[in-house]
Amino acid sequence: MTFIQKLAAAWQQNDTLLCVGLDPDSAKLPAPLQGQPDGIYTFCKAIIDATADVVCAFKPQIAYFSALRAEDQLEALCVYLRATYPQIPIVLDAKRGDIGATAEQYAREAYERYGADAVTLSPYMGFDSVAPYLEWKDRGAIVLCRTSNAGGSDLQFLKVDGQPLYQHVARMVADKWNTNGQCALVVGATFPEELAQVRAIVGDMPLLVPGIGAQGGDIAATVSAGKTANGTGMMISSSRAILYAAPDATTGEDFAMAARRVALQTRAAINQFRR
Ligand SMILES: O=c1ccn([C@@H]2O[C@H](COP(=O)(O)O)[C@@H](O)[C@H]2O)c(=O)[nH]1
Repeated sequence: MTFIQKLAAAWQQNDTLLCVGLDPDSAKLPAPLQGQPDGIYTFCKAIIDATADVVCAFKPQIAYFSALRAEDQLEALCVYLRATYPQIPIVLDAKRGDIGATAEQYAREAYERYGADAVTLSPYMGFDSVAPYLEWKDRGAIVLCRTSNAGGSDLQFLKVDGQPLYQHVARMVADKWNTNGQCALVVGATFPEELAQVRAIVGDMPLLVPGIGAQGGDIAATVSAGKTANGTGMMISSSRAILYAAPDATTGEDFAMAARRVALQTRAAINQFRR
């Protein structure tokens, strides 16, 4: 099954567009897990088990693991995810971008080492920096288009031939790079107008949409702007608002159940505007 097929099946099976981001911050882990050699794994596994029936994807952000020298725990989590929830795609948020020879190694890291179904990529170095990922025909390549941060406008809004750069990226990925139907784009929930513009350009291409929750993106505006005709088409991602939903996560008080509660609420809020 390809990444896109797996994603489409997860949208249906769990009736959801919600993606839970796995961004384990050592300072915010429940007190009993802080300083434990496998604390990050234990925390993320509990979040995964509590939300797996509510999500269409899990999105580990690699920096939160590598900064803590915890790549081994990310590897173990990916093994656990593939064995226990093989129907849920793993989106490795790594935002890679480099020359082809190096990109080949990054692709192996994402798809072979971590067994990710898809990886996030920067388009800045052009097609030959993305091509090595596209060689992995059953995997996804999710290209940054209109990111959720305010500073994304510095470059993404620059006018090129009268159009903002992010629209050129959307058109280039849809028309030229997506020959095997394995591409997706990142568009922030913090910019619903641009989300609607991108949706108009790329048809039904899946969009990874971070920016709800801690970044304050509006769910109604996001879903209305980004949904496809059949009410799918997005992985709407939330990390901190779900991971640290417990009133005081450092107490260790039922953090996984709090995460489930907020994930269920977020799925319901999204689903209200899908149909
Ligand atoms: O444009 C982008 C691209 C990626 N991200 C990543 O998504 C999550 C957001 O976390 P929250 O806690 O839900 O704000 C994080 O891993 C970012 O690196 C993004 O925010 N915006």
